[in-house]
Amino acid sequence: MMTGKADSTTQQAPRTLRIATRKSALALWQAEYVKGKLEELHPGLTVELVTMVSRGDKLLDAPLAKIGGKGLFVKELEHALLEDRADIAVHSMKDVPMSFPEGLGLEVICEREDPRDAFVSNTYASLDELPQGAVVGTSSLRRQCQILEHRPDLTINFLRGNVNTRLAKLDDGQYDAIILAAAGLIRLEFQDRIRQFLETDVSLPAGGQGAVGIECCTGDEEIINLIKPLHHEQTAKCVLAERAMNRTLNGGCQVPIASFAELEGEQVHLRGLVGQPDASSILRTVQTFPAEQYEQAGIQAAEHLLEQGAGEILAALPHSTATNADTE
Ligand SMILES: NCc1[nH]cc(CCC(=O)O)c1CC(=O)O
Repeated sequence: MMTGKADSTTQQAPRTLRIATRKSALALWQAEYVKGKLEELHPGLTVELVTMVSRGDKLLDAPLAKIGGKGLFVKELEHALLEDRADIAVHSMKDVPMSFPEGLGLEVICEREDPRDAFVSNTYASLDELPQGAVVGTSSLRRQCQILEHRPDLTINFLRGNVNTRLAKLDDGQYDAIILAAAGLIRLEFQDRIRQFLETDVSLPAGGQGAVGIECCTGDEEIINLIKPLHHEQTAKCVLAERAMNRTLNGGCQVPIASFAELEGEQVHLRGLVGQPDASSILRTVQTFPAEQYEQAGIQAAEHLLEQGAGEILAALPHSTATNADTE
């Protein structure tokens, strides 16, 4: 199998490309999606999945405080790249930490699926139809804060696990409704479980939500050339603006931060939010920049939030280094 450095004596593309992926249904779907696209683009190329159980997966039911460590879901895949057990790693962009180990980078961001949050319930058709005091499941402080702003009477209960587990807990009768990313539900063909798409002015999505990214060795041009056609420039500009905001806020952590960018003609339009988990205070920003200045839009959004006191809100939260992957 030829991977890593190109063999200078031949000009042939590698015949096998290995994708590192977690074993959750959503991770496998995303890896299969990339595999399918690559095989379609490069006839003769064989793509293999290298599956691994991350420490985050093993600890899915443990309280967050006990988990610690940044990007548990991503780390195991990065080890596989660094140890040449895989050529690329496929991630949900929402779960990708802000920095990469030396020698690795995010080379491709694929076209985004529906970025919105989804309301899922076996009884109620929408957030507004929930009765007083109903119980909503989510462990995302971002979702909690926005839901409580809209409906202060609701009770938010802890809900973790992968998409299938969360749906099973809903079906168990533990919640009146749960909130999940529409993208994951659509990909796993649970679209018919979505009772309501929460518009972005009700629930602003997390940075990167709905987009898949590909990480690999930054010097591996052979692999980069193979995967580059999957890059979607419009999605990338938006997701990189969102990530620039989060990075400037130092908010890859378990914090109520939302960031969502859209392209409008030649401009990037970025909305950001930082809130108290109980919705007692919610800060917002809207930035419009020329599309090429997506990074600047993100930095400016963060600075505007910091001017309004975002730093104090974030500093007051219980310290945790968990990323979105653990809680969203
Ligand atoms: N951390 C879990 C996670 N990571 C990405 C998605 C959804 C798919 C996506 O945003 O691409 C989910 C589940 C969810 O939020 O419901």
